[in-house]
Amino acid sequence: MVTLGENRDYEELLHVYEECLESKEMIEAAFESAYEGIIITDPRGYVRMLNDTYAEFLKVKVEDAIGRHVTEVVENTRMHIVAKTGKAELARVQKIRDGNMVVHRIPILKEGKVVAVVGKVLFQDVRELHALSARVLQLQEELEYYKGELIKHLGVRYGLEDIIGCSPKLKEVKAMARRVAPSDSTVFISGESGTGKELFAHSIHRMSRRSSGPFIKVNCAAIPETLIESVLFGYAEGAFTGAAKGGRKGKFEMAHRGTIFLDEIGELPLTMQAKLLRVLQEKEVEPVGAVHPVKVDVRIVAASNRDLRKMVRDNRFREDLYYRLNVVTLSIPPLQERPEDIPELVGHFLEELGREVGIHVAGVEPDAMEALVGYRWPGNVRELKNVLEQALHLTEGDRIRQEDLPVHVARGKSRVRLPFTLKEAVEDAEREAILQALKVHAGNRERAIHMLGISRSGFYHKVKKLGIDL
Ligand SMILES: Nc1ncnc2c1ncn2[C@@H]1O[C@H](COP(=O)(O)OP(=O)(O)OP(=O)(O)O)[C@@H](O)[C@H]1O
Repeated sequence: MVTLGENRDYEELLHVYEECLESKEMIEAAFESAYEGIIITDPRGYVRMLNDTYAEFLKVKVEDAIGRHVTEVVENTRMHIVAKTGKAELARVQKIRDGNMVVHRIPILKEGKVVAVVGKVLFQDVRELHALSARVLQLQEELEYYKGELIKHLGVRYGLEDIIGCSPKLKEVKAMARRVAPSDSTVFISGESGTGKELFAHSIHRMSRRSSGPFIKVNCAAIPETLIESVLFGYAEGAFTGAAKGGRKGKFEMAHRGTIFLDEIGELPLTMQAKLLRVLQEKEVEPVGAVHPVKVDVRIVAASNRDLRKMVRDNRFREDLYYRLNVVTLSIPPLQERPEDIPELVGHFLEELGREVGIHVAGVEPDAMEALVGYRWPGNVRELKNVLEQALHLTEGDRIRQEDLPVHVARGKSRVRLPFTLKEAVEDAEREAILQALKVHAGNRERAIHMLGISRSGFYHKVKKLGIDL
């Protein structure tokens, strides 16, 4: 007679048995449908399980293999050895039927003792592995290429390490840039033309948490006044005759989740200054002709070589915008104030230019270096780079000589290259004319441009090229 207690035990046993059966079926199904060949032996090396994939590969029947010693079933096997050593052998090459396959041999341990060994065929032919690794290598190369393209597309090319110079003044600015970069604060970079303001703007973006977002540069001086608004804020479809279908995004929208670099911000017309202020306050832009404003998440880095404070006093720059922009200011000292940076910059540029133009020199003669360090550099680092490029083309030996330098740089020194070239004479005359025009009009660029009879962009192009400090 079965008691009530015994009946409950029996039911529980039955339940556990059913669960075990279900698990076993699940494991067997997974085992059979596995893509890789799998074999399991007991601790003595006798085959306990073998899936169809492996059996097919070995050209044996599953039921024939089970119960036999693994050495009789698989060529060059080491499963029985792993059963003894208890040490896994991973990704080993094993020769089977004239092919090299890649296998894992893994001991299953229970309380420190081997209870089974699992063998797994990862690749039925080692060439598959080679093909895979070649593919991974190719993908890695592609990834590197696209990373480079992305960086180019995002517009960031420079980091703090590209800013050469160890003078205390420059080091101080670099330290400041490092400190402000991680925050979202608006940064204003002031400094004469060619001092490296753009390099600092790139570096700040690169060190910020927005570094994987876009970096969009806008040269406020180079955009015709009539286009500035649509360039900065975009326009809606049909906003004006000739407007692109679907409208166009402005630079602010392009810089969403990144940084916008407003270079030469002092050149922004007053009407646009008011609109920019609104963007800074509301964090949204209004595309020309659009019904609704668009939210933008943009960090602003602005730069100018002008004395904005003086412009505020002269009512040519909005005071409220000035204070909004001046949350953090980086002031880059002119090269003249840090002559100790010159030798390092010279070495850096000779190497860089050497690669670019294919003319290599060992260095600079001492008297030429003296001239370079003693020169006033109104065009700052940009001018130094241009002078060195010119000298590289002229030099005959393996060192830049004093006579290879333009006359205005070497001036005052005993040996001057004479006669200097017509191009230099023209540039000297152009420099003189521009400076005169600015002087006559008390620094008012628009009037100077008018007097010179050249275009606005032509003027700025020449100013940059000739190293004129505005
Ligand atoms: N410290 C530096 N180390 C290396 N290169 C520099 C450094 N400073 C400036 N340069 C180089 O000088 C040139 C001018 O620099 P950059 O355009 O950043 O100056 P900028 O102050 O933005 O000029 P601008 O006001 O005319 O736009 C670039 O070729 C830049 O790479």
